[in-house]
Amino acid sequence: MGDLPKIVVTGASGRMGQMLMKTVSASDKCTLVGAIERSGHDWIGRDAGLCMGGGALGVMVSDDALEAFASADAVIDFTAPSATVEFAALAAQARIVHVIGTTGMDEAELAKLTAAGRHATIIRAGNMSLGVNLLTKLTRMVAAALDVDYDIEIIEAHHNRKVDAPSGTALMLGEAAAQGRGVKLADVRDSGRDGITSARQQGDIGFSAIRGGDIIGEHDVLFAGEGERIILRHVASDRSLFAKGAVRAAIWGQGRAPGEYDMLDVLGLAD
Ligand SMILES: NC(=O)c1ccc[n+]([C@@H]2O[C@H](COP(=O)([O-])OP(=O)(O)OC[C@H]3O[C@@H](n4cnc5c(N)ncnc54)[C@H](O)[C@@H]3O)[C@@H](O)[C@H]2O)c1
Ligand SMILES: O=C(O)C1=N[C@H](C(=O)O)CCC1
Repeated sequence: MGDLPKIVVTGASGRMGQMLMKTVSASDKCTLVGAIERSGHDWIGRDAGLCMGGGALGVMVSDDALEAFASADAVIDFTAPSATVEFAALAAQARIVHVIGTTGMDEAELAKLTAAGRHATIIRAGNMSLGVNLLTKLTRMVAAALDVDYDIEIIEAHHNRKVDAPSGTALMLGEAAAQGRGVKLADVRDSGRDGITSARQQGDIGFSAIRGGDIIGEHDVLFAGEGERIILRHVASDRSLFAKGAVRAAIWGQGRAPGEYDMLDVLGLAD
């Protein structure tokens, strides 16, 4: 028990935070030592397990990330972009592994993560599931095999509380399709069509986002040609999928050199 990687979960009360705390607590390969929420949250100072409506876990929810990180080996962070940037600086200071599931980060925020990656081992992915990471490989392969007569469209659906679009997963799939085509996603990305948009530009990669109910996460990569369509699809039916991937990443990161990694590295699927 004493030698198991010690894990802190940020965003403890969130959909993913709760799933992560349950997954870490149930694992015999790591141990939960901290739970962080934003200042003023009503879970602060209370036992994380009791807050979730279960038995006590012996871990008090705190808003002092620096103190929690100081006695941990890894932090698993599914929160919000501004919070993740702050946690990255603190994780680098504490020299611990930072597993990042947060999506919706802009270029400036990503640059701050790169800076933190000089001192910390950062593992970041818009989707931590094995299935989606495999789908990125398939997407790249199909995009490379087909010419631009096949229009690529990425359609994603999520619950009605999601705040960012396109989803982190959709962007991963878009990057993979662009790589397959040998182009930069930024040059061909077409998202948020509305009104008189003019006809589709050949070679563009389109994004459409559906938001509703309790959809956990669904992604289609559509290759639409003349007379045929190819659809690659992933459907998540349980959030534990993402949590298990994140815990695997936190354990994989132990003893790794500082730098930025992704789930393909963790899963042994990187080129
Ligand atoms: N990479 C993946 O596999 C994956 C899977 C699911 C969700 N996500 C992403 O994870 C993020 C969280 O998703 P969610 O559905 O759990 O959202 P959520 O809104 O349920 O939870 C976010 C939590 O973060 C907390 N938080 C915000 N700022 C904070 C701060 N400064 N300090 C501490 N806690 C803070 C909030 O209070 C909240 O409890 C989103 O960006 C989502 O897209 C990624
Ligand atoms: O619920 C969410 O939010 C999810 N976010 C990730 C994304 O943006 O792709 C992964 C799926 C669930």
